[in-house]
Amino acid sequence: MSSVRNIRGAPKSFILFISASVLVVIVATFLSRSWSRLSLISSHIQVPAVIQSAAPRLLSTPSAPVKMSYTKELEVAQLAVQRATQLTKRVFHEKAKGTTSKDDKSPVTIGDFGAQALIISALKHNFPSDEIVAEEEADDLRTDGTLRDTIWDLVSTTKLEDESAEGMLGGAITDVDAMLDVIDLGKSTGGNQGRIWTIDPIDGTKGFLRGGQYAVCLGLMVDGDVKVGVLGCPNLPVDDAAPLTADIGANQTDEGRGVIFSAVLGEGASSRALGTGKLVDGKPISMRPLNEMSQATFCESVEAGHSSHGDQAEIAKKLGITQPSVRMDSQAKYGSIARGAGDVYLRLPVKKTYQEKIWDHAAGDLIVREAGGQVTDIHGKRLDFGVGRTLANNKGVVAAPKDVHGQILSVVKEVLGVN
Ligand SMILES: Nc1ncnc2c1ncn2[C@@H]1O[C@H](COP(=O)(O)O)[C@@H](OP(=O)(O)O)[C@H]1O
Ligand SMILES: [Mg+2]
Ligand SMILES: [Mg+2]
Ligand SMILES: [Mg+2]
Repeated sequence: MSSVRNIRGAPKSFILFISASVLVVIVATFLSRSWSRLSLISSHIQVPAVIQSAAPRLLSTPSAPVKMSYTKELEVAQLAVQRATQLTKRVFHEKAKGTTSKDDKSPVTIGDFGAQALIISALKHNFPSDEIVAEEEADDLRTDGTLRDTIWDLVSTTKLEDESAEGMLGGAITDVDAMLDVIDLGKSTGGNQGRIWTIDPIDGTKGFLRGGQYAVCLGLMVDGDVKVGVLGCPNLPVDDAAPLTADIGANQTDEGRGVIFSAVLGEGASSRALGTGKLVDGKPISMRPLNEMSQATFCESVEAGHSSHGDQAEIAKKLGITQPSVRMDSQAKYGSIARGAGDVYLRLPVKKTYQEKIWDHAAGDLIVREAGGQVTDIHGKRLDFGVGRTLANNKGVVAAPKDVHGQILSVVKEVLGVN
C-alpha cells in the first residue's frame, strides 16, 4: 500500500523523466536492430568488379575490407622522395652544384649524395633489415672534407615542414660521420631474394646540371619483383594534361611544377603534386589510348650516348610517325607516358657492352605497367630486376601502351636486326 501511495504521490516531473527514458531505450533498440539488418543487406549487394577495382577503398564494406598492400612502404617512400627533392631543388637553383666526376666519367653533385643520405636514413628508420642498392657511395667524401661539409650542411638543414611527416622519416641524421655511413648502406649486390630497395637519388644528373628534367627515384623489390615505385619529378608540370615538353623556361621557376608518380603492384598508378610537408591527395593516372600510330609521341633521352637517336628516328618513320620525338632526361619519361602526356619511350642501346642499372628503371617500369603499359627490352623480355645491380639479362627498353607494344617491338627488332 505504502509503495503505491509513493508512486501516486511522486512529482509530475519525475514521472515525465521516467517515461522519456523508457521511450529513448525503445527507439534506440529499434534503430540498432534496423542498422544491423541494413548492414546485413548491404554485405550481400554485389558491387560490379570494375567499380571495385577502380575504387577499392570507397566500396569496401565493414565485413570485407579491401586490403591495400605495402601501405606503409608507399607512404614512407613518397615522403622520403618528397624530402629528398627539397634538397635537390635547393641545389638545382644554386650555380655551384659541387659537381665531381666518377670513375666512369659521369657527373655526380652534392645533390646526388645529399638526396641519397636522406632517403636511406628514412628507409633504415622504418625498415631496418631491408637491403639497399643505391647509385652513389661515400668514398670521395671521406677524402674531400670541403665536399663532405657542404653536403652535411645541406642534409642537416633539410626537413619536411610537417612535424609528423618528418617524424615518420625518423628526423635528422645525427652527425657528419653517420651521414657517410648512411650513404654507404646502399652497397647491396641486389638479387632475387628478400626485400631490396633501389635508389637513384638524382636520375638524369646531366639534365639536372643543364637546367632540365631530373627525377628522384625509389623502388622496392621483393624476391626480385618490383612492388612499389616512386618518382619525384620537380621540374615536370603538376598538371597531368599539360603538353609534353622537357623545357622549363629560361627563368626556371618552380611555379606549377613538381609531381610525384607512384605505384604499387596490382593497385594502379597515381600522380600528386610534390609538396613540402604532408603528402597531398593523389589521383589515378593511365596511359592514353592510341587510336592512330601516326599520332604517337615518342620520348627518348637527351643524351645520344645513352640511347640511339638515329635508330629511334628510323623506327618512328617506319611506324608512320611524323612528329619529332620529345627528348627528356631521366625517368621523367616513364612518368610522362604513364600519365598520357606522351605515348612511347624507347631506349635503344648505343654500346653493346653497357648494362642498364636497376635504379634507372625499377620505379618507372612499375608505374608504366600499372598505368596500362607494357615494358620490355628490345628482345621483348620483361626487365629482370633480380640479377644484381644491373639489368644484366636485358638490352634497352621499349615502353608503350599494351595494345600497340607488339607492333612497335616488331619494328624495333627489324631496325636493330635482333630477334
Ligand atoms: N652508355 C649508356 N647507356 C645507357 N644509359 C647510360 C649510359 N651511360 C649512363 N647511363 C645512364 O643514363 C642515366 C640517365 O638516363 P637518361 O639519359 O634517360 O636521362 C644515367 O643516370 P644518372 O643520371 O642517375 O647517372 C646513367 O645511369
Ligand atoms: Mg649517375
Ligand atoms: Mg640514373
Ligand atoms: Mg643518378
